[in-house]
Amino acid sequence: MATRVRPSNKRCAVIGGSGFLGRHLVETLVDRGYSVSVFDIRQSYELPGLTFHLGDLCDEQALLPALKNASLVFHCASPAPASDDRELFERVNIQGTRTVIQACLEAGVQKLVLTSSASVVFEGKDIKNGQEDLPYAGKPIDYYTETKIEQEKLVLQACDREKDFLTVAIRPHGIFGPRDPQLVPILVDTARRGKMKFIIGDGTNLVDFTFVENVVHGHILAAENLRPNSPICGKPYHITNDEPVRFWDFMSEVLVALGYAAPRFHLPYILVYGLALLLWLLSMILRPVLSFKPTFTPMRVALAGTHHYYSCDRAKQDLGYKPVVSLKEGIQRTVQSYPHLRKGA
Ligand SMILES: NC(=O)c1ccc[n+]([C@@H]2O[C@H](COP(=O)([O-])OP(=O)(O)OC[C@H]3O[C@@H](n4cnc5c(N)ncnc54)[C@H](O)[C@@H]3O)[C@@H](O)[C@H]2O)c1
Ligand SMILES: CC(C)=CCC[C@@H](C)[C@H]1CC[C@H]2C3=C(CC[C@]12C)[C@@]1(C)CC[C@H](O)[C@@H](C(=O)O)[C@@H]1CC3
Repeated sequence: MATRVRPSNKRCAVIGGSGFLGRHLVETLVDRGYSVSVFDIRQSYELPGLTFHLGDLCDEQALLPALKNASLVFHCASPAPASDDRELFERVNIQGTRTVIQACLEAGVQKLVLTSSASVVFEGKDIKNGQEDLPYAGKPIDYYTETKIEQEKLVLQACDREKDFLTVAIRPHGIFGPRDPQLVPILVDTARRGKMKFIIGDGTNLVDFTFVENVVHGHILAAENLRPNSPICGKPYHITNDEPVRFWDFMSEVLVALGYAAPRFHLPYILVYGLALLLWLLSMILRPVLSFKPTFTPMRVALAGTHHYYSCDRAKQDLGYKPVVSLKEGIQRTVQSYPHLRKGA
């Protein structure tokens, strides 16, 4: 009779390990002596000793070899929010997450750490020092958020001590850092097209931007604290830099450091939001004949013009979390990592 090998607790798999956050997570895990296998639809780099498994997470048979002998799985794969493709989000974030849970149970994985998002409670209205007990957004601002909510519920509800399967969700917000494909590149592209002259609203709205290494730190703490008797089982945790900053100060600091002018002229929030909504509706109606992607989507305008910052007190208390890189240092390291995005480069 075959005996079931107990997976080593230093052996883990990272689903989405080729992505921005995933790769930072993989690199830190390897540094800390974990043996890591990466699962993704693409391979974006190589590291000695790292095994890559290429496949779609919606395919359980493709996933199983990557989870073999792993006691811990990080799930940080998702289609990019900018794709705004409802069918894709539902397939990957909802159906695919069901498949991930199923594959974990089949492979004997004991812990699953999901990368969720603080946006699961954001409806486009101010959130100041939001705690984890805020209700999920009743009217999510886009399909990405809508499916992140369902994904988080699936993972947290799957937590089952009897089955020796423990889950936890990390909710980061506004991740930035070297190799980020989203925040700084979109910002610079907007500036290069001369569209970063305006401040939406009065410019005093506070938000969280979180340096990627702090997000990685939060994930690893969650994994290492996930035990049958721990209070973190089946719960979500905000992970932030714990330094809310004015949205427009953060944008200006990054732009100026890269040689671009900071936005100066104010536009009323409600006007820009209304225009963004109109443009988005137009792009939907014209989709069959004309494809265009507005820069200022209703989601981006809402994020740029409202307060949205979150308390990470629960993570401090239950996980012993404390940011390891300050906002100032994070911005410096990020800007230095993008020489090709400097003005004139
Ligand atoms: N970037 C942020 O500001 C932010 C903030 C909060 C939460 N998150 C969450 O963090 C996670 C990582 O985000 P990121 O910014 O690193 O994104 P990313 O796009 O850089 O990485 C996502 C990875 O998932 C992979 N992937 C997508 N669909 C897949 C599929 N069907 N099968 C296998 N792999 C697939 C992609 O190839 C990519 O490598 C996501 O779950 C995202 O929702 C991101
Ligand atoms: C106004 C404008 C065009 C600014 C350019 C920067 C934005 C592209 C950028 C500012 C805030 C960012 C953000 C996300 C995407 C990029 C921004 C809109 C997320 C929506 C990405 C997905 C995450 O889950 C969200 C989160 O909860 O952290 C991000 C929120 C901030």
